[in-house]
Amino acid sequence: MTSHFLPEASFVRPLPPSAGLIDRVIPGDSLPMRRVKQLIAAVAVSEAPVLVQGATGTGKELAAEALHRASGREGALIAVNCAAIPAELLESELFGHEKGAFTGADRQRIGRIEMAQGGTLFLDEIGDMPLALQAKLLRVLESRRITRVGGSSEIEVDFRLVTATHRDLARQVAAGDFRTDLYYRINVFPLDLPDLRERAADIPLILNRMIEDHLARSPAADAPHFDAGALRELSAHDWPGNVRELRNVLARALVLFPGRMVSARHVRENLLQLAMPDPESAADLAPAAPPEAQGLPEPRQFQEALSARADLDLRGYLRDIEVALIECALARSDGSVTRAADVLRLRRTTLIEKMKKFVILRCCEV
Ligand SMILES: Nc1ncnc2c1ncn2[C@@H]1O[C@H](COP(=O)(O)OP(=O)(O)OP(=O)(O)O)[C@@H](O)[C@H]1O
Repeated sequence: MTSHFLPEASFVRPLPPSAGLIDRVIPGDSLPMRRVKQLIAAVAVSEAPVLVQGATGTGKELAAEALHRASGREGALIAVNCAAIPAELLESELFGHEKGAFTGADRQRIGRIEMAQGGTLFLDEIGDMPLALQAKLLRVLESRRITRVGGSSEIEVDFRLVTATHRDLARQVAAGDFRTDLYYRINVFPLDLPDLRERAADIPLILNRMIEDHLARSPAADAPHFDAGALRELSAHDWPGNVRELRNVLARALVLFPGRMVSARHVRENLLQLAMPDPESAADLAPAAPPEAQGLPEPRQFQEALSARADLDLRGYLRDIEVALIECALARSDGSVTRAADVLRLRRTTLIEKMKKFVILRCCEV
């Protein structure tokens, strides 16, 4: 695994024992993320409500999961996205309801707050909660009791509250869209997640983790390999969609470059923007400067180069060589598939099939 040592990191205190657990949930070793993880470890064991703030896709839900796991609370982590549930349904979703409480309530239903008993209630997009419900939530936080919709008895509840928003809650308070008293109740411990561009050093680690997760789910999958240039290109990107955008980039790479080496150009042309070249159209194949004529390595030279290696992914390696040679032949042929096929002594249709299979692009770095 690549190490991303940052000299400033030495100013950060060592992480407590829950750090390993938090690391498993949130990959990232950059200074801003180490600070975030330190805060999570410190606050997790307390009862303090935590307000996670950060732009969309920065991993607020992941932070809530890390907080819950590190808290050691035995109950479940129950997440509710206040923006995704229509306002009129949100109350019964949170508080539950008794049979006959309203039309369609044909049986009693336990709400999410009760489900979080002994665990953590994660209210995502709390800034989208209607004002009337904000008042009810405030009462629950003060009394630690709830009443199901249509019910008369109070039920004691014990949960840890974690909230999140991508909005500026202080501004919402000033505009009268969010209750001041609730704001102070939930904002006991603010946790600000940095944008991905501020922790670009974490990108290789995050990508690795995402690829590992993917391979764990689909062991037969062929993962792409990002070379150093590709990682540099990813680090230089602005990432307006943060880690969610990075996840999308990887999803594209899994489709376009299975088992292949991904270069800086692939990142620029095919991953950060989705350009699918038409391998049959010579016009789509921009001419590239022909490479210097040079001999190919003899099989003996491969033997020497590989003798010191413990193992080798033969299929992946041969595929990379095949792709490199096809790209090179195309460049030498000014993008003409017919001429490139001649150079490679392949049938034109065979070459086109290979270009489709490997998503070979219109120009190459030779
Ligand atoms: N550090 C990370 N490592 C790996 N994956 C991550 C990381 N942070 C976020 N993700 C992934 O990115 C996606 C977005 O994360 P999450 O849903 O937690 O973001 P969010 O800040 O809650 O977004 P939104 O505000 O849009 O709800 C998820 O698929 C999540 O698993």
